[in-house]
Amino acid sequence: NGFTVVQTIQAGLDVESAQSVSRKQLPKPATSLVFIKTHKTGGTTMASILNRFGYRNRLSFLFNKGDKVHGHFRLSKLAQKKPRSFLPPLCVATGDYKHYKNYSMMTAHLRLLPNLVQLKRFMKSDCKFVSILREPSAQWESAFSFFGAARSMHISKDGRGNTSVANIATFLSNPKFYWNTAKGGHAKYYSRNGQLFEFTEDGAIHDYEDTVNDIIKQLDLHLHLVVITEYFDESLILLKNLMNWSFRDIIYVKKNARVTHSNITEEQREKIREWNSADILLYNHFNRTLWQKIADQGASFERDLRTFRDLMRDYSAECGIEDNEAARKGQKMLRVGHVTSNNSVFCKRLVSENYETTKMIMARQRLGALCGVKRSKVI
Ligand SMILES: Nc1ncnc2c1ncn2[C@@H]1O[C@H](COP(=O)(O)OS(=O)(=O)O)[C@@H](OP(=O)(O)O)[C@H]1O
Repeated sequence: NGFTVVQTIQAGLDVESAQSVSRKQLPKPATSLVFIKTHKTGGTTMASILNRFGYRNRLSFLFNKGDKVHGHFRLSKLAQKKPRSFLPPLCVATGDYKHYKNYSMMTAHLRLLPNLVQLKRFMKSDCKFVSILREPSAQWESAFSFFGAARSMHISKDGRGNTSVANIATFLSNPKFYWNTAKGGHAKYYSRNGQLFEFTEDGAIHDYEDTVNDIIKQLDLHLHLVVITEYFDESLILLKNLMNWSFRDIIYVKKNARVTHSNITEEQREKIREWNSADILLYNHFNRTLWQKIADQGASFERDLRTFRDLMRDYSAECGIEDNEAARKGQKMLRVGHVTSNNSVFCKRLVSENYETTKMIMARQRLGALCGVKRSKVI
């Protein structure tokens, strides 16, 4: 349309600044959010958006101090953790446990229902609860490969990241049998209804329909937004509006995508869906509620989505983002990384891996009460 990249980004920013004029009457951007990160759903892409926002706005994160790279809590329960397992909020001295509260963000792996009470105790009171779900056959295939389920079920010696469709065919010939041979761990938890598992009170793998529907009802009460991976951009517009954030805040680069996937047939996909019937109920429910929320937005929604996608394209060009089939150190599976030809802080943060942002957030909170001291004196 004759616009240069800079002009279109400027146009996008104009939309934002037009918004910020009317924003004077709107509430300030919300800064308090719990993101229940689920596995193999696009959770890392979501966490990278939220962590970037939190880092830029100097927010305090509830992270598990014991996991120095990611801060995940995984299966542990907050009720069994003492505050000394967390990093202090910004500007609170390490060890001043009675002030380990009013955290703004939580973006790590943590199961929701067993931790609701404690989350409410440690997080700010106006905190929004968000999570993410992916079409179950796609999420299952990603998890089966990533966690090396074939090896743990003695199907083959193939380890983590293997995408052999023969392993999946063997598994699907008798799912219950193979699943029961796995002792435990992620390979087991995430190869049957692994998405529901992220939320349940007792950590059991449920598939009785009434029980699943009860759990869904509870989740519906507590979750303000469930992102649907297949409608990631649409979901982000809802997030932006829920939090009163800007378009720029939700710009993202897709993280953790594998270079190769198992080439499963439609018939196999159907079997995977049958095997993951609880996840299907969960996904269908929140896919429906996503579209209800979109309908509630009215005509502005489509306009917002177009603006956002234009901006995404423009930032990608402006940052000179390129795919880079990077084999990560110590990991056998090939995943797509990204590089930028532009040295701006924004572009660099956009392409950086989520754990790098997490590391910066954690390093800042480790300063404890030293937060008031000028950076140059501390570092
Ligand atoms: N925005 C967006 N849209 C669609 N799909 C996306 C997106 N972001 C990540 N992905 C896909 O999600 C898979 C990685 O999920 P996670 O980041 O949750 O994995 S992890 O649990 O943190 O290891 C991984 O799936 P597979 O490639 O099938 O393994 C990614 O490709």
